[in-house]
Amino acid sequence: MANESLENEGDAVSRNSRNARFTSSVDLSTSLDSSVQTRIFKIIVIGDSNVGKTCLTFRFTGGSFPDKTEATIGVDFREKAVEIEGEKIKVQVWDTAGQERFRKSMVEHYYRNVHAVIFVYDVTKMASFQNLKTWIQECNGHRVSSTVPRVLVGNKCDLVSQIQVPSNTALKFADAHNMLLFETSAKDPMESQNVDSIFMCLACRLKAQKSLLYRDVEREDGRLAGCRPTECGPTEAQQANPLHWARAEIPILYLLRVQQGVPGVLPGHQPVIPRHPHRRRKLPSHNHQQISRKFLFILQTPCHRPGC
Ligand SMILES: Nc1nc2c(ncn2[C@@H]2O[C@H](COP(=O)(O)OP(=O)(O)OP(=O)(O)O)[C@@H](O)[C@H]2O)c(=O)[nH]1
Repeated sequence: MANESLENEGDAVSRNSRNARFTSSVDLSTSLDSSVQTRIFKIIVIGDSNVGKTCLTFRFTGGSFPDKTEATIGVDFREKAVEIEGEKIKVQVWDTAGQERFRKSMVEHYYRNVHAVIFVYDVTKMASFQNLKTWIQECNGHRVSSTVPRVLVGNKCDLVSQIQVPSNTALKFADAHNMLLFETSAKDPMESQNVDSIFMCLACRLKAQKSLLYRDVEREDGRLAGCRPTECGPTEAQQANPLHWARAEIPILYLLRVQQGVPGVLPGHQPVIPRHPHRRRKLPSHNHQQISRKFLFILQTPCHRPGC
């Protein structure tokens, strides 16, 4: 059934000839069938035209900054396989058109069966930040469930002298909308790990969600299901406040705080990275690695959720 609906979507959206890399055989496998080899998560990237949605998705899936981009017409698909705790997951990124004339017939398709949403603004254009409200309204208007994770991305941080949207303003907005904030640059190669972490954060979150489903089904079956620590989903309290996502995302929050120069302290952990200069002064690469190692370490630590 899932395959069928995606094939229909594929027919509709492949009208965008430029860069369309969609294959109808792709399996949108959110099903619980254990025979399915690779699960695919659909992530849409939304925001004003010219904020850098294409470049961000290109950076994540292709590992580079495109020499030249044109306005997206309809949608472009890009895919990347990632491995999280031994499971291969395909992240299918829908790079949507920012210009109204290129998107109006497509909007329904963007939001159908979406697993996560990335809202992008340009840190050098206040208007693109102010327009986020409209994008969020559009998303809500398409009945995207509040459980679908959303993140906010401020792009073009390499243009330091032109920044119009202060980090604090963006952070307040993100908090008010229960979103994580990432400020980054698709252009700056030093920021590439940060771009990856946006998508990896969502992939971790989605993986955790699906694992929760497995566990619930087992419980309904009458079998008392133990769950591996890293498969735990959010507690009720965490669900009530998406900022306190499943534990897999705690490191990302930590990473973000560190990038923003706030001393990062995880519950139950000593701060390992000292207060850092403001993120716009580039993090030295060894710190990136240090953060990534911490990220992996936390993912592997035992779960303290009661009853787990
Ligand atoms: N300096 C800088 N320029 C960027 C960055 N990301 C994108 N750009 C430039 O911004 C322009 C628009 O980038 P796109 O990725 O095509 O923007 P988009 O949001 O996909 O635009 P639409 O397809 O019209 O919705 C291009 O000229 C890019 O080179 C960045 O991080 N830094």
